[in-house]
Amino acid sequence: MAEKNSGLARVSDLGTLQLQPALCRILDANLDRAREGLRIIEEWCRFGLQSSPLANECKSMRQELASWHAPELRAARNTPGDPGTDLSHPQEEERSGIESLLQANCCRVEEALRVLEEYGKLYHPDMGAVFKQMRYRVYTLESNLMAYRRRQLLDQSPLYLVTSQNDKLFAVVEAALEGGLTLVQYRDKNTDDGERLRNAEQLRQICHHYGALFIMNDRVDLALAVDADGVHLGQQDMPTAFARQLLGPQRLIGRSTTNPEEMQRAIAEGADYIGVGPVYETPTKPGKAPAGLAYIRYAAEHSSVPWFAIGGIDMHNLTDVLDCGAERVAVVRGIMDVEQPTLVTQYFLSQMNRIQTLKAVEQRNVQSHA
Ligand SMILES: Cc1ncc(COP(=O)(O)OP(=O)(O)O)c(N)n1
Ligand SMILES: Cc1nc(C(=O)O)sc1CCOP(=O)(O)O
Ligand SMILES: [Mg+2]
Repeated sequence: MAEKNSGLARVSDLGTLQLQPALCRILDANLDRAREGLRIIEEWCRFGLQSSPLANECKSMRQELASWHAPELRAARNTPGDPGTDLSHPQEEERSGIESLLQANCCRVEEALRVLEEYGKLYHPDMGAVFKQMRYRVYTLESNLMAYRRRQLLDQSPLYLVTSQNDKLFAVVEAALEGGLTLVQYRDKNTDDGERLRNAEQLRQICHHYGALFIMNDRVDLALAVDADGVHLGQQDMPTAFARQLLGPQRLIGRSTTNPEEMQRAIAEGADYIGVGPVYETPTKPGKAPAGLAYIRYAAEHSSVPWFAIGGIDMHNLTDVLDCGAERVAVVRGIMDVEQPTLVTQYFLSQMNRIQTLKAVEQRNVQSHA
């Protein structure tokens, strides 16, 4: 630490000795703030995402911060005399879910590192550059964290609700989320952009409050505007490469497919998931010829990304679709038009869990006899 502390002399050389205790307090407070924020993020990486690389990245930055936390910085601490300890912002008290908790803490760490970068230049010749570099590491961490979380949640979502115009849009979506739904797409073909933006913003907030993913149908611009988790694109919509350029690597892109060629192309172009359908003819998509159960069997054999069977699926034909190998389904009327969306969501999820458990047991039996 002696080497790092040598910069202290520079402060007095500049004739700013009276600043020194304040400078030490600023550095002390922000070294603490950055470490605390990283620790909060690290806990989620470790216990929530179970990602060793992300947890280790947090830990390595915490250790580097600790190496700068010299005794004279700690000694300058004056908590009872600090007017900032009573100050808090209402947003500090509010966390709408894990997403906002992680974002708030990344922001907190980035701010603290910016302070260390600027004030650190008065303390040690290397400190500015070190903390600038660390701030960029945190930006990358934040981006990887969001990408990881979104893909993991997508992977763990067996049921996808695609909305339709409905007087009780928010109430129905919330009821389904109450039933355990973790993936929602806002699909609205008739409303003007102003109302669509307001609806999307509110749905994103509701979904994130329940820890669910929120996807925007068709529109990359609106997805970005409301900070959606991703966008769903059809065959007539924007090419994946353009969407990826606009959305970045951390947001999800879904693509509808109706046949094996479309599936292979969507996967090759980098879709994070695909829609597979329509399984049955459906009034929600009038005039679109059903791809049928044969295409579901094909997807079960060939898709290397998560895929959702869609089109005319309800509680009565669900098991037929699952029997063909589907592990995920997407529905519109099956939840939007029912009397008890919470119960129906629970039914869908329990059926899908049941089939998954049976499949896992069967696979274990096959392996143990092999
Ligand atoms: C999960 C999912 N799969 C397919 C679609 C259909 O998308 P698209 O072909 O673009 O048709 P519209 O939904 O835009 O009418 C989807 N929305 N979601
Ligand atoms: C929006 C949509 N896309 C489809 C596709 O096959 O790409 S089928 C579909 C409508 C699904 O509605 P419901 O669950 O009410 O039948
Ligand atoms: Mg579309």
